[in-house]
Amino acid sequence: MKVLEVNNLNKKFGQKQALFDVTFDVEPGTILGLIGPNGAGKSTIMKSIVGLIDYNNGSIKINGESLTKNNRKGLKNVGSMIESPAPYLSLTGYQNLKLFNDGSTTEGEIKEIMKDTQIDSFCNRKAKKYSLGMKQRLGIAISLLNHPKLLILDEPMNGLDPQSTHDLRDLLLKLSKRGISVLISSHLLDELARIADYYVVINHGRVVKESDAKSFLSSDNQNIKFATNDTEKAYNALVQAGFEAKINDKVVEIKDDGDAMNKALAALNNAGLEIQDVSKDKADLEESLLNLLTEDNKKEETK
Ligand SMILES: Nc1ncnc2c1ncn2[C@@H]1O[C@H](COP(=O)(O)OP(=O)(O)OP(=O)(O)O)[C@@H](O)[C@H]1O
Repeated sequence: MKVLEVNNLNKKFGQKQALFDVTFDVEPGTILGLIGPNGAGKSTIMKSIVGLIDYNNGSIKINGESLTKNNRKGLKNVGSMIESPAPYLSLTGYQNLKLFNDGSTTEGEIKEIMKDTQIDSFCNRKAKKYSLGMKQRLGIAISLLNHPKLLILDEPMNGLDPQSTHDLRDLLLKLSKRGISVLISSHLLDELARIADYYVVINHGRVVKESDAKSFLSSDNQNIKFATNDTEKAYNALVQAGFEAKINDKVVEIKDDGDAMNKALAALNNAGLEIQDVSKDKADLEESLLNLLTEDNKKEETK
């Protein structure tokens, strides 16, 4: 059974429609990265799933259980940290954990959560003395209480130093191996790329792409790079051959559309250029996302 099913979700804030027929699902034990520019609708989706806001149309099912105004049962399977974590500041980290425990988490499990999120060294201090990163880690610890099947984390890496970011990444991978699913948004796309199994890309409140991580970064997003004895001439030859070329540090780059290599090599050879090096590099997540958003925004403009 899918742990989360979002179907044709629509949300309006007053006259403004923030979500249009958003549909996607999450399989058990997988990490789904929700990505898109500021204001795209990521937080609105997450808030709808955890019942923080009511949606207008569509449906949300958590572990097969419909989430409606009158039925919140599915939420017992969800741990979340949306926007900023909200621990009680006048309580210690440990007291917060005890408070948010619905009784199903044993003392031993709380200790394990504190260890996993590395809050044990400061969990007896009041949360008001915590840095943003410490609060963030406490927020994640709270989300792990009560045996969630699905974690919903909105920008959980905000405020974390590189070591804590690395540790959080390892923790999420460990949890997903244990069968826990994660729906995560982050502006740190490099970090996300290391853990996500799937991506859902949101732009202007719509899903513009849903893809497994491997094919999202697949060949049509790959760059081919040519180093030659005359960069300018190589650039002109490739542009004339119909490529959208760009010069990057004395190397000319084109996108691989499948048969670009042969066509480009022929163009460079015909121009009498000496090819010193050819390499293909995988576009990173950030570049793939930017390309996708540029295409989608162009489509919007021509509508
Ligand atoms: N409470 C609200 N009242 C009115 N409009 C809202 C409200 N919350 C969000 N919006 C609008 O809905 C749209 C989606 O916002 P949302 O916060 O979901 O985007 P986001 O993708 O999470 O962006 P960011 O990456 O900046 O957090 C935006 O246009 C935003 O201005």
